Amino acid sequence: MAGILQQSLRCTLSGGRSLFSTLTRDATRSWTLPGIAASRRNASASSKIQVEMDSSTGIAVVTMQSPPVNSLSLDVLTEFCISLEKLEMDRGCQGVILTSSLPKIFSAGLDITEMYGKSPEHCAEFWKAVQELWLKLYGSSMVTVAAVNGSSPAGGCLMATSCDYRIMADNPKYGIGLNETQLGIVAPFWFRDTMVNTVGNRVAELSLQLGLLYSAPDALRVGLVDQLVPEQEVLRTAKDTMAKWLAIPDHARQITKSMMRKPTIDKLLSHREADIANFVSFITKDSIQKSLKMYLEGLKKRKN
Ligand SMILES: CCCCCCC/C=C/C(=O)SCCNC(=O)CCNC(=O)[C@H](O)C(C)(C)COP(=O)(O)OP(=O)(O)OC[C@H]1O[C@@H](n2cnc3c(N)ncnc32)[C@H](O)[C@@H]1OP(=O)(O)O
Repeated sequence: MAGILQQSLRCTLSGGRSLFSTLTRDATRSWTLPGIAASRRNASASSKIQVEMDSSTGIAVVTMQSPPVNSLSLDVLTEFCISLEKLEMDRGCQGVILTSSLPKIFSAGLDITEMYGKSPEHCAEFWKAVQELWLKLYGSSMVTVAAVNGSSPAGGCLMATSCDYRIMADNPKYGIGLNETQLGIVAPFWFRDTMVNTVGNRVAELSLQLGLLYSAPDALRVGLVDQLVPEQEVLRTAKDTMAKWLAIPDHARQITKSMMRKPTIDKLLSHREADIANFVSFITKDSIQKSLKMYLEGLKKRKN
């Protein structure tokens, strides 16, 4: 424990605020990244992540705005990562609220089309970006609150559970959970660890084996979310909650967060390459590609 604390202190005191990053902060105050990821990758120039920084409160609202379902494509992941990195390095930003601009959907999770029919190289690049976002969000030294204003399966649930606190819209039609087994795929160890750290081992095992998507009331019951409020109050409640968290002495809170999360983060950091290789070999298997194809077709059929 003493070792963890010492490491946390060094991490916190070294200037870079992320619990895993060694980045140092600069004085930039630019909050929107219109098309940065997109222009890098020569794709559409519209921004999929909107960042609104209120310098009077130190709170940034990060809004996913990637219709139709906020699926986490390589572009979205890249832009999200850059935005978080900039906020992490801004001394004026103390807390991040993560939400969605889409009615009824927080995030549909990883973009399945990035994992279906793609080359091993593409799959490796995609998975690296998924790892990177989780490391940045789970390892953020800022206070992070998820304002879950719609359904949040799989990777969407991972994003929410990577935050410090979850407020969900009180609507039984919205589902949240790690439903990977329903797609015939397996959530990796760091998805599992994030779930275990949130709801405990027994609920996590049931959730993961059965690929359970919990309705909002059930998610509250098992501790997957911390609070339910009427939909129109989700963001305001997140801001009120953030203000309470920011009233805690920041240094003590950051060290405590690091103490709780660092072992989980370190596990992925020390197995990153193996995790990528494992993902690529798994996802490119014919049987898994077949499962993804059937799942995608099922999604499309549901509409008709
Ligand atoms: C070692 C190996 C490790 C492997 C680990 C892999 C870990 C994977 C994690 C993941 O996150 S996988 C993704 C899991 N996500 C889901 O299962 C959600 C699927 N989507 C839905 O349930 C619904 O779409 C929704 C989110 C509840 C929204 O429903 P709604 O009725 O509003 O919209 P739809 O008509 O269903 O969808 C619109 C449009 O979007 C496409 N789409 C939906 N989800 C995804 C997605 N995750 N990726 C890509 N595309 C998605 C859907 O097919 C529709 O497309 P079109 O028919 O309009 O072309």
